[in-house]
Parts: sequence; C-alpha cells; structure tokens
Amino acid sequence: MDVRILKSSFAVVERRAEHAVKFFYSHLFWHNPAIRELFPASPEDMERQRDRLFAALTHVIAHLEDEGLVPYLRDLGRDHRKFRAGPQHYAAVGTSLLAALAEASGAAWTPRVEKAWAEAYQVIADAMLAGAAAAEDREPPWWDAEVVRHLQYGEDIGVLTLKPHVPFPYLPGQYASVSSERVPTTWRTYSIGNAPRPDGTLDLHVSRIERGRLSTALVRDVQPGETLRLGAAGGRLTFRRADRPASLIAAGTGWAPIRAVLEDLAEHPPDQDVRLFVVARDAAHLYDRALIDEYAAACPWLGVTYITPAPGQHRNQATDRLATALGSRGMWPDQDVYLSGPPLFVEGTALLLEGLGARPGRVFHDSVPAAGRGHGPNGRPLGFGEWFLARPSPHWHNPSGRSPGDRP
Ligand SMILES: NC(=O)C1=CN([C@@H]2O[C@H](COP(=O)(O)OP(=O)(O)OC[C@H]3O[C@@H](n4cnc5c(N)ncnc54)[C@H](O)[C@@H]3O)[C@@H](O)[C@H]2O)C=CC1
Repeated sequence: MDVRILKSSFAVVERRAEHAVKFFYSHLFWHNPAIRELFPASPEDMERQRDRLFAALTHVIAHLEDEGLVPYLRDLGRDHRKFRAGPQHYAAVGTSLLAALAEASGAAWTPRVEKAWAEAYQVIADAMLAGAAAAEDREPPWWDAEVVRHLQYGEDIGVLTLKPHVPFPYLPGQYASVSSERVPTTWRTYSIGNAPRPDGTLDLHVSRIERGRLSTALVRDVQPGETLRLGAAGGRLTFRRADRPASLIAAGTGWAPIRAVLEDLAEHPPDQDVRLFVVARDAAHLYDRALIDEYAAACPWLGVTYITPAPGQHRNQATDRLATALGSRGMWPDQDVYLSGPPLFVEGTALLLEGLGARPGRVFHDSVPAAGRGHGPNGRPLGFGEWFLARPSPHWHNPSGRSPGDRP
C-alpha cells in the first residue's frame, strides 16, 4: 500500500467529507437497489450510518501502518457474517467508495491515487473475507438466543438472561453485539454480566438511553420467550493475572463486565490484591450491592469502595468524588486498571489515571462510542468496515431461505 499517497489524498477528501459520504451512499444504492434494504430505514439511523463511514475511513487511514490492522480486519470480517455480507457486497462497496473518493478529490484524483486506493481497498476486503472464511467452519454467523428471564431495576435498567440455542463462546469481561426483531437492522453492543456458566445462559445489563430504540425495547418491551440475536463476543476487558495489584473501576451498567470478571476471580482467586470502585448515579442504581458485599466478605483479596453523588448533586458529581478517591491512593504506576462505564467517564478517568502515574499500557478499557455522537476521539473502533454493510437486517429466522434484500 502506498501510505504516503493515501494519506495526502485523504487530506483532500477530508475537506469535502460530507459530500463524499452522501455521494458514496447515493452511488451505492443507485447501482445496487437491493442493498438499500440492508441499511437502516429511519433517516435518523441512516444519518448515524453516514457518520460511521467517515469515522471508519479515518480510522483505516490512521492505522494503515499498524500491525494490528489485518488481525482486526479479519475479526471484523468474521463479525460481518452476521450481516450476511458476501463478496458481491464488498465489491459493490469498493466500486462506490472509489467513485465517491474520485468525486470529492476533483483534480487531485490521478491514476496513481486511484491505484493506491484500489489496492488499499482490496487489502481491506481480502482481510475481512479471509476472516469470514476462516470462521466459517468454527462458528455460526450469529447466535439466536432465547430470553429466559427479564429483570427491571427502576425505569431504565434491565438485566436479561439469555439462553443461546448453541453454545456461545466468550471470556469474562467481553461484550456481544445484540439485535432484536423489534428494531430490525440495529445492532448494539452490550457487556455480558457473568462468567461462562455450565447451563450456557448469559446476562446482559442494559441501561436505557433516551431515544435509544434498541435499549428501550430491551429494557421495557422484550419478554421471556422472545429470541434475540448475538454477534461474536469481543473486547479487551479480560483480566490479566499478574504479580501486581489491580483496580476495577465500574460506572453505571459498566458494572456488567466487571461483575463477570469478579465472578471468575471469586471462582479462581487471584494472587494479587484487587480494589473495586463502583460508581453509580444514586443508591438505587447500585442494584447489585448485596452481591458485591457478599464478595467483599468472602474474598480476602478484595476491597470495595462505593461512590454515589452527594445528596442533591448531579449524577456526574460521583465522578468528581471518584477522582478524589483515586487521587488519594498511591501505587498507580504499579497497577493494572480495568475501566468500564459511559464513554466520557472512561475517557476522563483514563486521562486522570495517567496524570496520577498509571501506565497507559496497563489501563484497560473498551472504547465505546458516546450515545448520539456516533463515535468519539477514543470511540470504539466503529469498524473501518462497519460501513460495508453495517446495520443490515440479518435474515431473521431462516437465513438460508432468503436472498439478500428480502424482508424478514
Ligand atoms: N465495557 C464498557 O466500557 C461498558 C460500557 N457501558 C456503558 O456504560 C454506560 C452506562 O450508562 P448508565 O448505566 O446509564 O450510566 P449513568 O449515566 O448512570 O452514569 C453512571 C456514572 O457514570 C458517571 N458519568 C456518566 N456520564 C459521565 C460524563 N459525561 N462525565 C463524567 N462522568 C460521567 C457518573 O459518575 C455517573 O453517576 C453506557 O453508556 C454504556 O454504553 C456499559 C457496559 C460496559
């Protein structure tokens, strides 16, 4: 790949980003009407989708020389099997992408630039398709899972227990992408709130987001007996056993992956001391406090600090209180830290910890996009391929019986 040409070409395209993205989708849908069906129907969701394309492209360009790029792309390809993305879709997207880049580049679109982009796209598509092919024999494209229990805490928090129809592999601390027939074409990631169980069930902790259609459906509408769909598990919030202390810091339903990690540690005790900070907007949102207290009493290696805002204060004042608590503890350079919670909380706390001396390579968190922002400076890798076919409707109950574009 000619990285130099790609970067300078991208700098030109970047100035006309909005135009390029609109052109891309118009071109794609005009030439491939059936693909339109795979993308969100609502203008609002489609708008987010547009943002994703550019975020995605920016991400690729920023990581062109990264050795993690190909493994990541392979993983992404594996995950895109849930969209039933086939070689023909990758080809269609590639053609429209080149057309959009040419359009936005104007006179800067030379044969050399075109060649560089075509080659780069081929590398991306090949890596994703290779990842998909390698997964083909190992696992299904997605897992259907029955809701077997639905607990609601207050207005906005739901804990759903799912029973996948076939075993769903994951590690404590990982998340899965989730889709419901109630909100077709929408996938969101939710952390799994337990370590793997013998009966194969898993818990999703969902905090309802204002205007979040899937989170609202999951918290308020979904009933036991319904089927949800899961994409392959992912994420880096898995515990590293080491001979130094560790801190687990959870805010809101960011508690879910930390709970899974703790469950596993309780089963297989660590040699290191572990300090748990649980931050919540109020006492009612410390919905698992009884369980945490049990762990604290039973596990000599565990210490727990609960943090809520002072009475009458805004929920985010809990974060200020956490900052004070973290500042008063030393040893940050010698610790592993696991962070989970709202994106701005995670971003801010990671920076604070670095300021306190924590080593960036020892602060672990998933990067998740802030709700409504689509992506953040530290956003979850939106997947510089998510725009390939993100949010299409997977063919719901009988995948093999439908051709792309059929409505479920
Ligand atoms: N792996 C991960 O990192 C996971 C992240 N999450 C994310 O956690 C969030 C959970 O939301 P809720 O439970 O509704 O949390 P919440 O809105 O109740 O917030 C909990 C606490 O986080 C802090 N906080 C929230 N927004 C903040 C901000 N902008 N700046 C500083 N501090 C802030 C405050 O102290 C607040 O009391 C969701 O955004 C979800 O995507 C959820 C599960 C796993």
